[in-house]
Amino acid sequence: MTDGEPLLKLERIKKHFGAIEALRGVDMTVSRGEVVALLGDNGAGKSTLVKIIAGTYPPSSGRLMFEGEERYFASPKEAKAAGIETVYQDLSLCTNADVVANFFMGREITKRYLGIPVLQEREMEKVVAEAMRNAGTKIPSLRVNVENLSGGQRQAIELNRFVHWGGKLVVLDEPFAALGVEQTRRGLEMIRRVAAGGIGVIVITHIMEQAFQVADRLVVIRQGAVAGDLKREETTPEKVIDLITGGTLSDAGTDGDGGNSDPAYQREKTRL
Ligand SMILES: Nc1ncnc2c1ncn2[C@@H]1O[C@H](COP(=O)(O)OP(=O)(O)OP(=O)(O)O)[C@@H](O)[C@H]1O
Repeated sequence: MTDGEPLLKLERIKKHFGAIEALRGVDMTVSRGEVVALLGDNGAGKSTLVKIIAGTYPPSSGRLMFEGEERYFASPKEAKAAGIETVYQDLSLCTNADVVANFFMGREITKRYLGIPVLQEREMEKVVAEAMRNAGTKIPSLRVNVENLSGGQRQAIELNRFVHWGGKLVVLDEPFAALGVEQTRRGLEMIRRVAAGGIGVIVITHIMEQAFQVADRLVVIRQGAVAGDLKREETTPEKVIDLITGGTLSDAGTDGDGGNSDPAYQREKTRL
């Protein structure tokens, strides 16, 4: 990978589900250290796009370049091996295991005694404690089962685990849907910190305010195509809503919606 080359580059990605054309030729990039917010109305194609990036679905056509090379991920496992992972709150942690066990899941440190592998619990605990400390994450005990932790803490564990094991691009799907105000604030901070370490981040969110707080760039998907790809400092929530709803808000200024009654617009407006 050469300097200035995006970490991820999608070229003309299409996806059909039978007769449904979920993606109609998407071009998109994510650079190292960049946070890209992916926005769009329900059914626009956001989930389909990130599932292609993370190896859940193959694209029907188009190219996926990762670190300068054309790649094809046949499964999430293959994408993960390349350094791409989706963090779904709750879904990828084992709730009846403790923080240390979750952090090491499948990568445990063992030593052989009389030919039998024995878990090196203290050593593993030290590694996790250090990773949490470096990330500024406070968990009361690393030996508590994950089911007893808050949504924000679980998310922090997942992100720290991703960073620790050399992740390069992380996809966060509605990361704050179930979080309170304070946890969301910490989550947004954590995303910025993860990106500052050189990781590429894609955040799917319906909440415009969060997109503007955390993202360097906002990509709007509408009806399976990119309707806008905008630097945060060069756009406004009103313009982004306009793109989400298909330019039906051409009179949407900062001081009003011009009486727009489009349900999609009204829905987005209430999220601001
Ligand atoms: N497995 C599937 N089989 C058939 N159609 C699908 C499948 N997955 C998605 N679609 C269709 O593709 C289109 C895009 O859906 P997608 O879930 O990617 O949208 P989205 O932007 O993530 O929406 P939401 O915000 O509601 O999650 C929709 O028309 C959806 O019904």
